[in-house]
Amino acid sequence: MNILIKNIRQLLQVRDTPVQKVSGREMKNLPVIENAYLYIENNTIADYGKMEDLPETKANEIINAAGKVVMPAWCDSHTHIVYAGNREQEFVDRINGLSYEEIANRGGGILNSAKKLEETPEDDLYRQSAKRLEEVIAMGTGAIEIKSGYGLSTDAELKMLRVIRRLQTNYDIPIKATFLGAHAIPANYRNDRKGYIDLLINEMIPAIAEKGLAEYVDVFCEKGYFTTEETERILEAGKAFGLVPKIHVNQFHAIGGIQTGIKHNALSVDHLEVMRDEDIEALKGSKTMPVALPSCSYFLSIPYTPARKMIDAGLPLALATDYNPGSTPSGNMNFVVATACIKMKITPEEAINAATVNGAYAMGLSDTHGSITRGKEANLIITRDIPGYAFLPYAFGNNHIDTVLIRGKVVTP
Ligand SMILES: N=CN[C@@H](CCC(=O)O)C(=O)O
Ligand SMILES: [Zn+2]
Repeated sequence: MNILIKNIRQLLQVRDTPVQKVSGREMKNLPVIENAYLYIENNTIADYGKMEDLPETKANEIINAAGKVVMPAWCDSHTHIVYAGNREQEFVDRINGLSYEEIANRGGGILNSAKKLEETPEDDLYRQSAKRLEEVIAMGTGAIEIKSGYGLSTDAELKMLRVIRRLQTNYDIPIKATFLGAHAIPANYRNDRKGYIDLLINEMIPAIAEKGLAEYVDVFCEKGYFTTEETERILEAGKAFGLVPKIHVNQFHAIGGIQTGIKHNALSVDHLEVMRDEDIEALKGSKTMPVALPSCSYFLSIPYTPARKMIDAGLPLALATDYNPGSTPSGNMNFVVATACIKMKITPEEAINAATVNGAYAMGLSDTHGSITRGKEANLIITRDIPGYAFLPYAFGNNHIDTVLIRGKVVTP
């Protein structure tokens, strides 16, 4: 199937020469073609340019995008969408004054989700997760990472990762699987944290690697969860089995997790709500992508990642949802981009770069996704009629998406 999209008001993120990521001042540059066409051959972007240069094509279908913006689909590099049920009650408890930490200390939080997941049959877990995946695709997500971490036993972690594998098989968007067995110490190991870490290292990681169920290894490096020393042990074990680190750090406390991640060549360090100057310094010149999760800050009323300061210091930045039942029950990348502009004071150009090309980098997908480049997969958003791309974060909370294409196929009604 060949599709011609014509009369595009603005074609965004056009990179003839693909870039791996954009950093610092480069993030202000969002390459745009006004009054453009885009030609898709089979699943990939074959050609694009200005309407006045439109060549003859063999299109089977023509989409008239007059007044609309066309751009690469969002690249959401941090989610936990495989989970069972919800944590509505904790939401109400927080409104009534309990903190996220207090709820976790009472056996709520991650352990609450682990209990629900254990009780949920695998097919049911798959159905719940597939529904979330379809919802986020309809909101413009065209590449996604999904973590385990609500299992906290070998069987339940494998169950989560098998669900991710089924999603990979049944859906056309790239899905990257991350093993997050080190999300919390489960209740049955409360008095034996070393025992749980040994289980992660000696049983879970080898089993997962043997079945090829994950590409990345993650740890929640945070006070009350895993120390930097424990994080190092787990990352080393994962690396020995070919898993690449991608870790949760600096959500509530800065305990040196960023330095640990960089030392182990983490592909990304995610959350970063609490950043010291030395953490920003450590990231300079590294290959590790800092990832901000503004919907989490919004939902938990915790600080926002100091994105402005980080970009001004020359760092790259990616934006992701963190979609999960506890800290961010939302997978809407449009809201993430708007919130980053509004609360973190980054420009629409910076936010769109962070949510496309840099998000792709944080999933190892820079060569195939995240920009309008010949040969890349045609995972695209076509907006409704809007005055220009800055309208997307400006008119926040409204749905501006008309059509989503995945591998050149229209997936929205
Ligand atoms: N911070 C750690 N993990 C998730 C939240 C987990 C939960 O509350 O279920 C996060 O990224 O925000
Ligand atoms: Zn997370």
